[in-house]
Amino acid sequence: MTQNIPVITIDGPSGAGKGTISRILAEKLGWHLLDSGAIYRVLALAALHHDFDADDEESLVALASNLDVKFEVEEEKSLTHIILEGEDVTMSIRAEAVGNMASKIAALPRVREALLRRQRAFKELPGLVADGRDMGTVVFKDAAAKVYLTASAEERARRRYEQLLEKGFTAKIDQLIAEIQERDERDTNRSVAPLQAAEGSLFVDSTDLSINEVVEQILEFAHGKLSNTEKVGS
Ligand SMILES: Nc1ncnc2c1ncn2[C@@H]1O[C@H](COP(=O)(O)OP(=O)(O)O)[C@@H](O)[C@H]1O
Ligand SMILES: Nc1ccn([C@@H]2O[C@H](COP(=O)(O)OP(=O)(O)O)[C@@H](O)[C@H]2O)c(=O)n1
Repeated sequence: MTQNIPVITIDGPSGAGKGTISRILAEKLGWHLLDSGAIYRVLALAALHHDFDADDEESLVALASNLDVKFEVEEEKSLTHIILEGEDVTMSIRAEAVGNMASKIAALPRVREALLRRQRAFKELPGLVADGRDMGTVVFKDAAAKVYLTASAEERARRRYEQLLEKGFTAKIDQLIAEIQERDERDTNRSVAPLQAAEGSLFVDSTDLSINEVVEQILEFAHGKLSNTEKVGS
């Protein structure tokens, strides 16, 4: 008999706070964390290194199937190092150019297919918090608790702006708003695994909420969903 491994999925658009909230939830619960966007970003960075075009599906599928990427968790600092072909790319994959390339190649059905198994391998005991665009709709369809996290485009651009400056990148707010809207459009309208709220998901608009308020709402929801089978940490 396969053991029931609980999964909480957090899907939503860029800058909604998925990564931040998922990390806090995983820490509080002592569960594993899947940052699926990081996998698309690593693939995008590798594609940029190889000079592949964003529509060269053949080459990108081959690259995705053989992607040499490792996630190394630094326990004490609760930081995950992302290693691509032996090189630490934790910071460089966060550049907006890499995010934009990721969004383009993520629209290719066979690229998504090639990354499915790699993502599902993160589902391990005692549980998984999975952050992305299609975690609740495609990758972990049977997840016990599904969340759709969003915020206004302006607020998401503002958050991204501050985050980029903090990481030492330069950014322009107007350009970020335009890029976020373009990325929303592409992620929402692609033919395969478009960004949408999974059936039965908790809808959270974090525009006027603090990080703590978002975490509390989701924990309460997850607790209700999982209480019959699992004890969710407090
Ligand atoms: N209420 C909030 N919920 C989540 N993140 C927030 C909130 N307010 C501000 N932030 C900040 O927004 C930034 C973007 O969050 P991030 O987790 O990278 O988003 P995503 O993974 O959805 O792109 C982070 O620096 C985070 O600290
Ligand atoms: N599960 C996922 C995760 C990311 N992606 C794509 O990868 C891009 C980068 O993902 P990300 O989560 O790192 O992006 P941000 O929300 O941090 O900007 C997104 O714009 C999506 O197009 C996806 O298609 N499916």
